[in-house]
Amino acid sequence: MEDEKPVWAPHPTDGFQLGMIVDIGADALTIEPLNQKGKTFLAPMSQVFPAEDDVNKHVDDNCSLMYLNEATLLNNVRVRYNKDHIYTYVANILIAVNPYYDIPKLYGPDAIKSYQGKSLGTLPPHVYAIADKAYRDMKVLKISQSIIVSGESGAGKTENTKFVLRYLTTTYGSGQDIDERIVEANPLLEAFGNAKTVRNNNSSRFGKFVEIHFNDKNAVVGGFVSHYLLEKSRICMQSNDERNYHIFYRLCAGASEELKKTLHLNSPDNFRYLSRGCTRYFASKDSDKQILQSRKSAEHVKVGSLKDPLLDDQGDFNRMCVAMKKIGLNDTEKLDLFRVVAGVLHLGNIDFEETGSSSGGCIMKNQSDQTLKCCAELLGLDQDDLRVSLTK
Ligand SMILES: Nc1ncnc2c1ncn2[C@@H]1O[C@H](COP(=O)(O)OP(=O)(O)OP(=O)(O)O)[C@@H](O)[C@H]1O
Repeated sequence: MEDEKPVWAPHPTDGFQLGMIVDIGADALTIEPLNQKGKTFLAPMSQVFPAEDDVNKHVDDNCSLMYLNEATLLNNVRVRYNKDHIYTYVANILIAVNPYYDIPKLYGPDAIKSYQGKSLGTLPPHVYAIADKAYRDMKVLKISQSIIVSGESGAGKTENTKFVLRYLTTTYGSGQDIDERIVEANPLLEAFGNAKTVRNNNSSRFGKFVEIHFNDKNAVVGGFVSHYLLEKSRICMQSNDERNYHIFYRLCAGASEELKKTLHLNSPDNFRYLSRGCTRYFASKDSDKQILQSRKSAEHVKVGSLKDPLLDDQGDFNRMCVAMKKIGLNDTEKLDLFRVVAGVLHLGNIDFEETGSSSGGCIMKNQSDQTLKCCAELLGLDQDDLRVSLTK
């Protein structure tokens, strides 16, 4: 660190703050913050870092900073974020900061076109540039490439993964319906594997490994999604502010009257697997009006819908049905899928009681007979077999 030059010193809430070194001790430095002249504090030597000459200047790649350390990296990312430059490189690693709003034109068709075939660093940092580099490396080296997306909940992993898929299928697709099927698999996966948590309205509760397959002409010809570690406990129990998987609410809000009757559906209040968490639907002002009162929970009626520009339970149900068709599910398969989902909801309403025998075990309460019958019918099982398997 040079004399008379500002440094980054630890700050309890901001991470780092700019200050001047006024004294050097054996293992600590006395720092005077630039914005609090006359006030000093001690900071361990290992946590004080040299600052760039101009802290308001930003660079596309953190490696271009004069001093690369934790504080200058964070400051560079922050300055960029404040100007809507949410992407920054550290060499060929991309840092993405979630803007939580749509940045105009950032992902549009023109942006997709502009990144095609461009080396990393030629254009501003972007998730499209990473996708294109992976594609070019695959083509040149003839070796499979991986893009690892990591970060805490709500960081933007799911959204950025979708941008990569859209980029690859749009730019290097075969023009056949396979491109659309790869992209359309996402709404379906999200319906069954994503849920509202306190940190993210559309939190993926499973890990996924998405493969995109290319032919010898380097065009997209297929895809495969492996999934891991779905949070199964969420099916039975959610905390107060969280919800079960989107599919349950979408079915309750969006099913046609006929389907609702077939699946014996009702408002989320009527299902134990939903009623102990947040029972409100995601809906805009308009779509909320289209959902019948009888399908809404008391909580929803009282405080209104949950709001998120990307989520709308009723509309998403219809979009999901379209996606199912596009990925090749016929009407019977679609209905079978919904029967299983509804069957799970009804399973949660069955009541058990202990037998009282010394060998333990339980029996089903008499009043659950109707629910058991409904479950068996929906799941395509024999009623007595189901009773035995649930109680033995
Ligand atoms: N690039 C972006 N532009 C605009 N909004 C975004 C962007 N990335 C994420 N978001 C918003 O942030 C929300 C959370 O992002 P996302 O679901 O991708 O997080 P995640 O890292 O996958 O979280 P989890 O680990 O909980 O699944 C999205 O639903 C969306 O509203």
